[in-house]
Amino acid sequence: MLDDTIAALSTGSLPSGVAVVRLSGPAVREALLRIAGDLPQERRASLRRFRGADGRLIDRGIALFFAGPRSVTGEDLAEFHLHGGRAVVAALIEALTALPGVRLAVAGEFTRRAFENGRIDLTEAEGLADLLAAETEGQRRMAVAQAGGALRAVYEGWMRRLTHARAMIEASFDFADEGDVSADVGADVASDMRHLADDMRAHLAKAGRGEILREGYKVAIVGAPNAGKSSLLNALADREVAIVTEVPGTTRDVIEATLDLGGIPVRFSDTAGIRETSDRVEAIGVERARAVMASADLVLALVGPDQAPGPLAQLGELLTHVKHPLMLVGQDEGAREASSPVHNPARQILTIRTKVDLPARAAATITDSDRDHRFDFAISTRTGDGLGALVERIALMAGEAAGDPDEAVPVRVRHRELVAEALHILDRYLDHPSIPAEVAAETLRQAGDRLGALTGQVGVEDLLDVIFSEFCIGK
Ligand SMILES: Nc1nc2c(c(=O)[nH]1)N(C=O)[C@@H](CNc1ccc(C(=O)N[C@@H](CCC(=O)O)C(=O)O)cc1)CN2
Ligand SMILES: Nc1nc2c(ncn2[C@@H]2O[C@H](COP(=O)(O)OP(=O)(O)OP(=O)(O)O)[C@@H](O)[C@H]2O)c(=O)[nH]1
Ligand SMILES: [Mg+2]
Repeated sequence: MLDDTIAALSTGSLPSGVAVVRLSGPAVREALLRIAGDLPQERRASLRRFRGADGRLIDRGIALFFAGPRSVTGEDLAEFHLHGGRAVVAALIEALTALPGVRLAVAGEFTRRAFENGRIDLTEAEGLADLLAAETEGQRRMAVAQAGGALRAVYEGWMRRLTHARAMIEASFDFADEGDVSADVGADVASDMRHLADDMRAHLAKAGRGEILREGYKVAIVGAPNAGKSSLLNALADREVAIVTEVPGTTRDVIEATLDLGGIPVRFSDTAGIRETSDRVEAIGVERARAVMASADLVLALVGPDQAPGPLAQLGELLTHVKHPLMLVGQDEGAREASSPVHNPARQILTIRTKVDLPARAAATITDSDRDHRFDFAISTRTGDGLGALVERIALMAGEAAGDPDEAVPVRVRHRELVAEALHILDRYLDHPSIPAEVAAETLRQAGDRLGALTGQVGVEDLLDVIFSEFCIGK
């Protein structure tokens, strides 16, 4: 596969001012000779006439030659910077792929070669994917640090400590008669491994932050029908994302809008008003509303002027104290267990009185405790009252949940799971101080393997296709 030379447009959609076509692999020098007329000086922008097989001019552009291994992919690499017209790019790609051994690249293939050639590890490749996908400043900062090796440094540091510990144990059992680790070595190693386990635990404790920054801070907008949920979403997004009518039960599907709040992507989900309903479609919407609520980082519980906050106060209680937070709308326990989505333990809730431009009208069901309910916010989407303060608070909460984007934390579920596995194995060693030296060394090797899977050194073949297919063609 690395024998092939791969070609692709590496810049965005055409037409564009300038387009960059990259070529990587063993046929690069030959291709430059044929198409640019000579082999340009390494790493110097050189103006050339690009010609097709028939000698006809394709375009005049800049050619760049990077001799392997000093290139992004680690192999010979050429760049053709040409005018960004569709036919111009098509003609060049046609001319390149007509050359022997040259074919179109698949998505992520340039980056995959950089990985296969040891230029980058798997966490750096993931960082690059995130850098290309970054839409907010926080996401960019986290991704550029990871692409530059911030996570790799952490995991390789841990691997070195494990390897060192193993070497100490193995050296001691090579020379000891009884095959036990000598007391001194055992104590030193165990103490360092205890520190390592603490470092891993501290790292894992920050896992949610990286995931929030990468995937967005999730805010569920919930409440009874007609509370003003869709109006709030539209006001936040500053466009008509969701349908708003005076008819209770208007929204059935989950409708999303993402806002960049202080560099953190905040994903708002408008949901169906929660009520008992015999309408099949609406019932599905209510079920989805519950699912969104259960996995949200923050729940905005909306109450209209003619609605009772009672059930929402109850909702707050349930969300903060009960393991299964979906008791609010009476439902069969077993059925709920089965369909219950992932419960987010860090979830927070804000209660919001809506439509404050209207006078409060006592609902029939209103009780004294309802009247005493203190809302976190009071808003009107009609006048804009309270919206600024609400957004400010949400931005603050999202910022706290996402943490410092420059800190190396687990960013993907994959990182969290593999670190947790490594830690679990390490704990097995720490919990059994008197295990035979061979077993101790083997246990530490297994922990190291989990970290090796993180950086891509160990058994991740099946994973590679998944990770590299995240990229676009040309990267
Ligand atoms: N035109 C262009 N711009 C680009 C890229 C590219 O491929 N082409 N990049 C694509 O991602 C990024 C830059 N990344 C790069 C990373 C390493 C090397 C490189 O030649 N590395 C060699 C030499 C290092 C040196 O001498 O300083 C090496 O690592 O050995 C080039 C680009 C962003 N801008
Ligand atoms: N006066 C006033 N009316 C509002 C305000 N917000 C929403 N409304 C009105 O209240 C009605 C219901 O608003 P929606 O945003 O559709 O309510 P919802 O909670 O999404 O309702 P469902 O989707 O049915 O659950 C509409 O007629 C809105 O125009 C407000 O701040 N002031
Ligand atoms: Mg609605």
